[in-house]
Amino acid sequence: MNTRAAPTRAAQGQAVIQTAGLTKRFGDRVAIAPLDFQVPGGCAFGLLGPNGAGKTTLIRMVLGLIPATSGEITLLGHQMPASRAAALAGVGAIVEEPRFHPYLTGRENLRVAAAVRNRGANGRIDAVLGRVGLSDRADDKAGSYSLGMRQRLGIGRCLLSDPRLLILDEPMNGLDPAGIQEMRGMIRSLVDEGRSVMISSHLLDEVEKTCDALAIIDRGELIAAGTMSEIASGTNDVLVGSDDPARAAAVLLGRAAVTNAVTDSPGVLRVTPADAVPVSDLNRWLVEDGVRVNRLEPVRATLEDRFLEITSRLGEAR
Ligand SMILES: Nc1ncnc2c1ncn2[C@@H]1O[C@H](COP(=O)(O)OP(=O)(O)OP(=O)(O)O)[C@@H](O)[C@H]1O
Repeated sequence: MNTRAAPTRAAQGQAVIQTAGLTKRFGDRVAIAPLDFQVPGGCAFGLLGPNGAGKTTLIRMVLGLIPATSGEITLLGHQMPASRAAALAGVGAIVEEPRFHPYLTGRENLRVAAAVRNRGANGRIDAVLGRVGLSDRADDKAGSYSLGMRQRLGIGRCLLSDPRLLILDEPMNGLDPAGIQEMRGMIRSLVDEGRSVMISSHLLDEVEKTCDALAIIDRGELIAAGTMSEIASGTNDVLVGSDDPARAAAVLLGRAAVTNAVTDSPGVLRVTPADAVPVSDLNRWLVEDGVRVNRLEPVRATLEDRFLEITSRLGEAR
C-alpha cells in the first residue's frame, strides 16, 4: 500500500485545479454531474474511475477543449475559459496518445513544437530530451519509437514550455510493465522538481503506486477524494491469531469496545475494535482470559479494497 503522504507543498499550496458546480451534458446524457472538485498543488494526483466515468470529459473541460454546460473552473488561479491563455501558459497536457511526425526525428519533432511556443523553448530541447531519457534515440525517426518512447517524447513536448502543471490522460494505457515503471518514475521526478501532475486512470494499482492524492469519479459524480492514506486506510480492523479462535472471539465480543470478530483464515480472526482501542488492549484481554495470542496485525486496506467497498455501497444505493 502506498502510505506516502501528500508533500507539505500540496497541503499548503493553492489548488491547481478547482471546479464548482461543473456539469457537462451531451444531449440527454449527463457526463459530469454537478462536480465540486480540487487538485492540490505540488503532488501527483490521480483522477480514478471506471471506463465512461467522465475523466476525459472533465480533463477536456478543464483545458477549455470543450465547453462546460454549467459551473466554474479555475486553472492555476485563472478562470476558464475566460482567461484561457494565461492559464494554459503554465500547463502541459497529453489528452490522447501523443502524435508526432513519423518521418521526423524525436529532436526535429521537438523543434517543430518549440517553434510555436515561447522563445526559450528551442534552447531547452537538449535538456528536455535528456530529462525524458531520449538523448540516445533523439536522432532516430519518431516512427520507430515504441509507445513508451512516444509517451516520453510527449512529456518532453510538454516540458518545452516549463509547465507548473502537467495533465496526462491515461498515461499508462497500452504500456508494458517496463514502460509503466518508467512512466511512474517520470511522474514522481516531475513532482520532485516542484511540478504538479494530474493523471487520469482506470488502473487502481497504478494510481496507488504513483499518486499522493486522488479523486474517484463514477458516472460523472465525485465518490471520494483525499490523500492516498486517507482513502486507502479506511479500517481499524486487526487480524488476531490464537490457539483457540472460538474462545478468542467470545472473549473479544464480550468487550463493549469490540464490535465484530469473524474468521479471516484458519486460526485467525478479523476483529473490528472501536476507534480508540489500542491493539495492546486486545492482546491483554485475551491473555488475561488464558488465550495464547500468536499474531496481532492491523489490516492495511489497499486502494482496491476501498474502491470496491465504495462502489459496491453505491451499487446497493442505486
Ligand atoms: N462527444 C460525446 N458525445 C456524446 N457522449 C459523449 C461524448 N464524449 C463522452 N461522452 C459520454 O460521456 C461519458 C463519459 O465519457 P468519458 O470519455 O469522459 O469517460 P472516461 O472516464 O474518460 O472513460 P474512458 O476511460 O473509457 O476513456 C460516457 O458515457 C461517454 O459515452
